[in-house]
Amino acid sequence: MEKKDPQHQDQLFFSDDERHGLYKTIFNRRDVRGQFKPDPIPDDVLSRVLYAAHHAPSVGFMQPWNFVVVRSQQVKQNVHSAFVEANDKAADLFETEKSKTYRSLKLEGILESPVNICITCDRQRTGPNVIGRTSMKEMDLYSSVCAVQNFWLAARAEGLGVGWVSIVERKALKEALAIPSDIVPIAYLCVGYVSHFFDKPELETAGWLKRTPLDDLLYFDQWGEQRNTEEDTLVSQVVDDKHFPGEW
Ligand SMILES: Cc1cc2c(cc1C)N(C[C@H](O)[C@H](O)[C@H](O)COP(=O)(O)O)c1[nH]c(=O)[nH]c(=O)c1N2
Repeated sequence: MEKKDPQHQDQLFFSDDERHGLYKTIFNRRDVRGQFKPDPIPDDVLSRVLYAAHHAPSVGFMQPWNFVVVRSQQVKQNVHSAFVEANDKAADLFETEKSKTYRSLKLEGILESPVNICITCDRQRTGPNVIGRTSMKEMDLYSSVCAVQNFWLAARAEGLGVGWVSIVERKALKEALAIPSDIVPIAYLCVGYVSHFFDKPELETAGWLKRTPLDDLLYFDQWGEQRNTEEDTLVSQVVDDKHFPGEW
């Protein structure tokens, strides 16, 4: 019989406190635009968060990302100008009532946050053939998005706010950061300590959209096949858990 390693169970399962910590991080993460404080981010903190991003899964382990750490006020100013230009155009795309709300929203914290970070994707990083990217070519882009999410969650666990700014033309962003033509900018993130984190998405509070009930999004075996609480115990569990993590 295989000898039981006493540490084995600990490696398989996290303790209740550890699990709580993870869910707390996930459910308390917010997109931050307006509550940044200028306080510098210590190198050891930012280094840990960058390591978390670097340990994201990636297709064929290609690790297609780079992290452009932007601290220069001039570079931030250039990105901000690109945002202002794109944001003006964006507001016109929504019908009159929504356009008014749109213009009242704060959608970036580029200048107020002490550090901005651009996470990129080098689509050629490990050559043309990558394990897992042979059929669906966009998997490398998704890998860099995984790095973004790791970054966002680790930052939250460190008490740092992160705001993703995507209202900027790709060309303008690449110019501002001198990103070569074959590198794709995936996310431009504003990062810093904050005065507070909101408990709900700002767009929800502003009445833009509500969170969709999870059970509306569940299909079984085939696209569009929904089940109700009587038909499937998972559906009733999901409905019961609608306040998760709540007091869990
Ligand atoms: C790919 C992508 C791109 C953007 C965003 C997110 C993601 C995933 N979000 C943040 C977005 O509005 C926010 O995540 C949702 O409103 C949900 O809120 P919480 O992130 O839960 O606070 C975002 N927010 C913003 O103010 N300006 C922006 O340009 C963007 N762009």
